[in-house]
Amino acid sequence: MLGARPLHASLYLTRAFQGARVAPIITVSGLNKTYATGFTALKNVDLEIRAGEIFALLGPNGAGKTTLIGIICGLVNASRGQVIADGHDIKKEFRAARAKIGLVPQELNTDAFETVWATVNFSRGLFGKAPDKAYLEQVLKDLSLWDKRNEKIMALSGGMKRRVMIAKALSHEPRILFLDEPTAGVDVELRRSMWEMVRRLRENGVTIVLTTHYIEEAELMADRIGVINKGEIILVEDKAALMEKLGKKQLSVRLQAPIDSVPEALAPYRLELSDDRSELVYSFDAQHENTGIAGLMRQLAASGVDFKDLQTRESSLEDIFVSLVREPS
Ligand SMILES: Nc1ncnc2c1ncn2[C@@H]1O[C@H](COP(=O)(O)OP(=O)(O)OP(=O)(O)O)[C@@H](O)[C@H]1O
Repeated sequence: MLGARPLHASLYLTRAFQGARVAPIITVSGLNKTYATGFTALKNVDLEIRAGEIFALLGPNGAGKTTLIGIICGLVNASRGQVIADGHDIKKEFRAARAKIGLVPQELNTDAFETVWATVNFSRGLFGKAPDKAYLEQVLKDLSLWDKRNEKIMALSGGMKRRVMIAKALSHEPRILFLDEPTAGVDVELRRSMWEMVRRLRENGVTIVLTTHYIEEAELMADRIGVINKGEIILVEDKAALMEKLGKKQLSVRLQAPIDSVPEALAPYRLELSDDRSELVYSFDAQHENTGIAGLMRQLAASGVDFKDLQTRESSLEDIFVSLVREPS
């Protein structure tokens, strides 16, 4: 677990800095990527990542998430456009820009025969950083890997290997950490501890960008959410605002006895009758002053429809996501 103690002065920003509305730490403008196959994976992507936030990039398979991260991290060349990371152009000032970024890729890419300590120490050296035993010790302690520092990577469990990948990505004190599907194929317990760890990193001033297929993960973790589909960013929004804006509520009315059809007088409410004919479902906009519920209740009584239970349900981020990326029929 990451402790409350800041890891390193130069890595972790002060809380005061975090709270302020600061300039974006990453600015992506007009990014296009056409692979050698002729396939266009990114189309005019503009995106700003704010310092100190957890940004979740959501999108279906093949949407372009990994391509986008690859370009921001300088691993993939853009066909057109620009990426500025903490003031540095990723193309023109690659080393300076890359030094600000830590990347935890989808696949484990460590040398199985190396020890944990050698792996993170070597990785720090690759970025031209002077050795700093105290810093790396703190990183390993925070990731509960200190006891394993002398173990070879191949002797570690899958979850520990993933944590080594994070330690490696943090070894050069980046200000921005990219996590590409951090919890794919990870069990529930480890997923929870990863979430906890990501939150602590953010508390300590690291900006986090994560891609995920688990919408629940974005719903729980993110400050802001970006949705990418077929190479285009179709939405970037504060999570709370997104759920408020696009979220609908549903009222389920459990009936005393099944009915054959929805009475004519209830037509304006566009109710759905369940397959077992014992439930009516009313969808409404919770933000609207007049939800129509009071009128519906009166009309149900007037139509002689008795009910025994009422239940409301808010749409989840998953409902919103599915509606955003659904193919128009
Ligand atoms: N090297 C490449 N050459 C040609 N096409 C590629 C290459 N890399 C990726 N693509 C294509 O670009 C598209 C975007 O791929 P990308 O890996 O960025 O998507 P993704 O959103 O990360 O998907 P996933 O969620 O499945 O990881 C896909 O259609 C993919 O087949």
